[in-house]
Amino acid sequence: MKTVLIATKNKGKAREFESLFALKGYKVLTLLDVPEAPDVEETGSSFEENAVIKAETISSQAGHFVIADDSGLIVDALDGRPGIYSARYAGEEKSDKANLEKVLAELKDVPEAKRTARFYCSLALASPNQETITVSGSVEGIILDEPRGENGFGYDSVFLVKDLGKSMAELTSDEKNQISHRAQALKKLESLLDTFLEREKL
Ligand SMILES: O=c1nc[nH]c2c1ncn2[C@H]1C[C@H](O)[C@@H](COP(=O)(O)OP(=O)(O)OP(=O)(O)O)O1
Ligand SMILES: [Mg+2]
Repeated sequence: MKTVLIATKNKGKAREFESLFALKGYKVLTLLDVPEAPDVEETGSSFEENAVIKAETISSQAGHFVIADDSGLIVDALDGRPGIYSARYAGEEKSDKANLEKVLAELKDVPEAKRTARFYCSLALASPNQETITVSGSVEGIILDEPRGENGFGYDSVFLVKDLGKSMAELTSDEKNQISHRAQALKKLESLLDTFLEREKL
């Protein structure tokens, strides 16, 4: 079976990539399967830069093509925060619960009409042999005033998907994988991936 290595240590992302790639007949490996993999420092100033840093660092170590995902929540009333700092918004220990509580506290007095937000995902595809490719996807929503739903990860329970009237955590994984920022970015990567993998053989 064809295998793809995703440079992530996030369990929620890993699960989603497993389902998304299963449809295309790929087995997914992540850095959770490589316990000795070092943390890559996200020193970039955009999602794209951080996705490229993660993908290029791990692909040069692995000697193999790699996909990395840098993603997060952009809240308009917070001037775009937490943005690229989404994972470490409430501190370096990276707690999903502390992060979403911090966002809710900051939006405490903000009315619904001004609670617009989006999830954004940048994917980078890198290999020691080729130029890195990036694609992105996003999904629009509104930040709820309290969590709703049990599925998903990260900020899903406080993100009301604009077109569905449900929080991202109220969607099944299949439903989320049809509309999410990650799914949309991956759709754009799909056709490029085939060409990229053909070139890897040259
Ligand atoms: O679909 C999503 N549903 C809810 N929350 C999400 C989603 N997608 C990203 N997020 C949040 C989680 C984390 O707070 C941050 C990603 O940060 P990001 O650096 O890309 O990932 P990470 O550090 O957790 O793992 P890694 O860098 O190893 O891929 O945005
Ligand atoms: Mg990270």
